Amino acid sequence: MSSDELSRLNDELREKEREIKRLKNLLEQNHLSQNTNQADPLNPLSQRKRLTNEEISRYSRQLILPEIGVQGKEFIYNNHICQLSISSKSVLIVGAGGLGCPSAVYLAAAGIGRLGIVDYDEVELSNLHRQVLHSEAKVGVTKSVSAAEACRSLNSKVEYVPYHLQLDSSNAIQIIQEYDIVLDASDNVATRYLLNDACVLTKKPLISGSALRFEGQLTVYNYANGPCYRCLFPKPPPPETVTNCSDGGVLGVIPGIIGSLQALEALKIAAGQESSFSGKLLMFDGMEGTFHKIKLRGRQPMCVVCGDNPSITTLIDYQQFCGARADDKEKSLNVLSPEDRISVQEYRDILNAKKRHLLVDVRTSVEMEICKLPTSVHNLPIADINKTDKINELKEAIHSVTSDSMDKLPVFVVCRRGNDSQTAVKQLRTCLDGGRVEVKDIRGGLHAWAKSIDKDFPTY
Ligand SMILES: Nc1ncnc2c1ncn2[C@@H]1O[C@H](COP(=O)(O)OP(=O)(O)OP(=O)(O)O)[C@@H](O)[C@H]1O
Ligand SMILES: [Zn+2]
Repeated sequence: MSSDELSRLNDELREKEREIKRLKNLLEQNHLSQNTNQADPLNPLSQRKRLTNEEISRYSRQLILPEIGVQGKEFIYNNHICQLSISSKSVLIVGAGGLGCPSAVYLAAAGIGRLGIVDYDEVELSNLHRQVLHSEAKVGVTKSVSAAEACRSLNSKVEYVPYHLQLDSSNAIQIIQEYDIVLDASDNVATRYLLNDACVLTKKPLISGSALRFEGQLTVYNYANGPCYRCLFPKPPPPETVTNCSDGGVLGVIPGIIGSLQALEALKIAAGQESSFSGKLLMFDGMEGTFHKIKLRGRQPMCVVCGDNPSITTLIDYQQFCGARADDKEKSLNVLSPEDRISVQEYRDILNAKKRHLLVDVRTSVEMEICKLPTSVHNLPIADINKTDKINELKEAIHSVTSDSMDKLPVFVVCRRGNDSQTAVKQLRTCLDGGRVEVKDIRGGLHAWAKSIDKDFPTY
């Protein structure tokens, strides 16, 4: 067989594999959504009086725990109080990502009655290092379905309700009111406020987790007369001060630990026990190997949502309130005029024609190690853009390229996605000599380069 024929067959195979994945996805979604039309109310969970022999065997190692047996408050049936209360409770997990995967798997394994899993996104390869319920075969599959399916293969006795949607003001109350406990495993501030207000309005405990880099945090809001998120943070942080995993990075095991702790709190609450984190914040530093638990201020009578005279009695527009989107999809900044930017195709042509220029990469040095364009790259991280010594280094680099030439030196600025590079162009124009250099942004950055010019160029 000729190499052309082989490559044609390989292409065909890949195309068929994609189609199979798409069909599987559709089938799974259909299968898991049976009787769970998102608009229809869910059937109440049955209040079980005893466990089957199979359940006694499956849950035996947690059934024999005397602490839970003695202190369980709600159900007192033989010595199975904990398990029966757990299996009669429902938990809604918002986000099937780094926190949602470990929490879902432990809640499913422990035999929670019903597990709702909300996520609008699909599985990506870059999720797999921490979103451990998903697998290579699930790349491209909706996360809520993938997570529910993985949990189902672990414990088919649990009822799973995947919601492939973005939780927002139009649907949050309707969905949340069907559950006993809510877990915030999302990754953005707008969703945090939405969940907080919806949980206060529907009187549900909210187990909130977060993880970034080597650190994680955990607390429980709106439970046992403790504070809500707004009691502590009445105002959202300025959007530019918020970093997510996609920009800041995270070691997978950190959300693994925090997500597991969220599941533990959910099980304690489901079993009618107290939570260890109402009005308390757990701070975990994975690098130092330390856990600190600090006391938070209590519920605020003046709180606008859980206070004595609340002004928020229905959900609001949280994206507007936070000045930030409720997802972490690539945001495209557009602060330069078209003539101040060039496309990746234009830059490729400049390279091919070997035109004199300087390429400035404004990513961090760690990112530079992952990948970079090989052409005369000068590294000036965006965080250093105002530092005099760094600007002087750039001026020297410009000088070494311009030498005696009278023409203006084209300086092109690149970053990962084409946002920081625009900010950098604006800044550099204020401190470089406009008579000697012409600074422009490469539109869409290295992502655009990988997409349109070099399919072998890595993206991260
Ligand atoms: N309002 C929302 N409704 C539904 N799902 C949400 C909402 N907000 C966030 N999520 C989901 O929460 C999950 C959070 O997961 P995680 O923090 O691990 O980030 P990610 O978006 O998957 O990864 P990365 O930032 O690396 O691309 C994501 O899967 C995201 O789609
Ligand atoms: Zn409050």
